[in-house]
Amino acid sequence: MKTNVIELFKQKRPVVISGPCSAESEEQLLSTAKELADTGKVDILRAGIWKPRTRPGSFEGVGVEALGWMKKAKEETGLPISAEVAKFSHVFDALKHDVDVMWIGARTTVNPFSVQEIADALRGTDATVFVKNPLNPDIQLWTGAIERLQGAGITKIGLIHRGFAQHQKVKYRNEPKWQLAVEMKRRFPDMPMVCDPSHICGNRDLLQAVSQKALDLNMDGLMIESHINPEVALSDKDQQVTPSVLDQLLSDLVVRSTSVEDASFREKLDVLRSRIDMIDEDIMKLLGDRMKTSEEIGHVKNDEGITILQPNRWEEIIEKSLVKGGIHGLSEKFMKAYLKIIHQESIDHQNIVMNKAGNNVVK
Ligand SMILES: C=C(O[C@@H]1C=C(C(=O)O)C=C[C@H]1O)C(=O)O
Repeated sequence: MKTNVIELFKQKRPVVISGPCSAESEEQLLSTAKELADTGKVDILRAGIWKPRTRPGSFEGVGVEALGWMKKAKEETGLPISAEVAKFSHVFDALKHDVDVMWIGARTTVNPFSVQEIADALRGTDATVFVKNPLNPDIQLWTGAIERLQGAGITKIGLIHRGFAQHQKVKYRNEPKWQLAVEMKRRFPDMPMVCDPSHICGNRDLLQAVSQKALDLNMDGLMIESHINPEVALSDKDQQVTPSVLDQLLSDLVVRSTSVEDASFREKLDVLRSRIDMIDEDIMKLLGDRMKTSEEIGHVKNDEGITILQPNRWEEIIEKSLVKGGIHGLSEKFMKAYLKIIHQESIDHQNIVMNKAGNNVVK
């Protein structure tokens, strides 16, 4: 028997998916599953069956035998089960063991050949498949994976934001890109979006804050790794928590309503939103004026045979704008991104001026 997990997402927020990073033994999996079920807060059991590891030689999962343990855990706890699939034979085994949700991992989503192989293996089934973001922040690649599944007739599809690989670990193991996740949700509004704080954080201490942020950004579910004894876990031990720690984490989350229907709240919101609309108008007008002024500078430069790009002037603008932005409560990260895009637009406008005048242009 399979649970319609997509329906579950329509009834509850957040849907909680939890279980060990890897199924290591029958005893480890069943005891973790039972404690998770006893919390009454977990909806779906997860476990890694085949583990795609960065380097060979580390624990690569038990393989198909662990699917038998998962099936047993499902019978004993009543929890639907989920597992990662990365190739044709995984899909075949998962279907055979009544896995309720399969997910495609970040390392697989990056490879259209692998995704297509999985989609072909699923053709003609009513499987539920969640797709993790690819390792690199490429929304087209993530979208392409969804399209391949849809092309194979799969209709029960969900998304998982697990963060993005980076050259240097700063705070997170995998940098969250919330805007990208929000954009993906906009593209596929009917698909549940799950956040995977465990892979974003790589460290259990950050899980609470990231889970809360995910809920505040309207994510529909959380996938959090748990282990009966994380200290002896064979993979990713720093990011796993015991079922009782998970229970506490979930109790401490504030689940805010997404509804804006209450009349007095609606009124307050409308007033503030109309103020935002007016400010946006002003900003656009000012930006338009700025670009027109830049075009005038373009004409002057063209007449004098001067290059568009003026690094010294631009450095001066960055320096003073970062200070002024700070005074107005704007972060350095925002100011840098904003200035970069303004500069590019300004250069584009001057390029057009120079193009029309028939002189050299910069890209
Ligand atoms: C507008 C100019 O051209 C470029 C665009 C700038 C801007 O938009 O502020 C600044 C320096 C130049 O790279 C300029 O030279 O002042």
